[in-house]
Amino acid sequence: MTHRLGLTGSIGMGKSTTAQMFRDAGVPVWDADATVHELYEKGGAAVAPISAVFPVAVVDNQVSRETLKELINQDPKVLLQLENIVHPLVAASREQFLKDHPELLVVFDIPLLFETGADRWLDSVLVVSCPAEVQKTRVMARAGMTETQFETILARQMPDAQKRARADHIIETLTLDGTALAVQNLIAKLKGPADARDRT
Ligand SMILES: CC(C)(COP(=O)(O)OP(=O)(O)OC[C@H]1O[C@@H](n2cnc3c(N)ncnc32)[C@H](O)[C@@H]1O)[C@@H](O)C(=O)NCCC(=O)NCCS
Ligand SMILES: Nc1ncnc2c1ncn2[C@@H]1O[C@H](COP(=O)(O)OP(=O)(O)OP(=O)(O)O)[C@@H](O)[C@H]1O
Repeated sequence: MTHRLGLTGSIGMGKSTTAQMFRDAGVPVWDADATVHELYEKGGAAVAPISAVFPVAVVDNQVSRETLKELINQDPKVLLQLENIVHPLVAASREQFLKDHPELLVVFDIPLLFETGADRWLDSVLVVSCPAEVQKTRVMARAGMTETQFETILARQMPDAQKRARADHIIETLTLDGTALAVQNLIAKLKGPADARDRT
């Protein structure tokens, strides 16, 4: 039976880095943000439905995130309309991933895991976390990031403390070595001793 492990955490807390450590250990990882990027690209499944509602946001047959952000800034309801289009398409991609990966353990990297209720269909949830000042330093180091944009994104996401309270597993992402060890230990815990489980 496949263990469906959710991976989430607020912006800049180490989801992508930790997800890569699972991939490096041979664990299949499904990435929600990457899926949305595919859905928005030329020929992506979200292009037509978004074009039908927000024609200005589709240029050269692909979705413009910048235009979407402008529309959202003008009217916050736009984000809900966008999510109602995108989330079912994201769910379809996730179901296909599960069919394609009958392994003992698979990881679902979902920034909005709790916000979208994904914990209902997951077996357990890993939250990556770090102190707020470390998070801010990391995010503000990104090209083009502004304090306002950082605060806006944070305001849209469930607070870190609430995510930690709902977590089955927590990994502090303060050092790469420490996180890598914690990932290895969690894989062993969820898959069981390699010799016992790999025989199935
Ligand atoms: C709002 C959009 C256009 C902003 O795009 P942009 O490239 O500037 O930001 P990006 O997608 O990288 O998101 C930046 C940060 O905000 C988070 N975030 C993304 N969507 C949302 C959302 N709907 N609510 C709260 N946080 C979000 C991301 O996880 C990330 O931490 C884009 O995030 C989007 O299309 N969101 C709607 C689809 C969605 O809900 N995606 C998440 C699926 S789990
Ligand atoms: N375990 C760790 N130890 C030290 N630095 C880390 C660790 N994990 C992540 N970082 C650093 O923190 C920054 C953000 O990491 P990452 O992109 O993985 O976060 P994220 O949660 O995926 O961010 P976003 O929500 O924006 O996608 C990167 O610069 C990365 O190098």
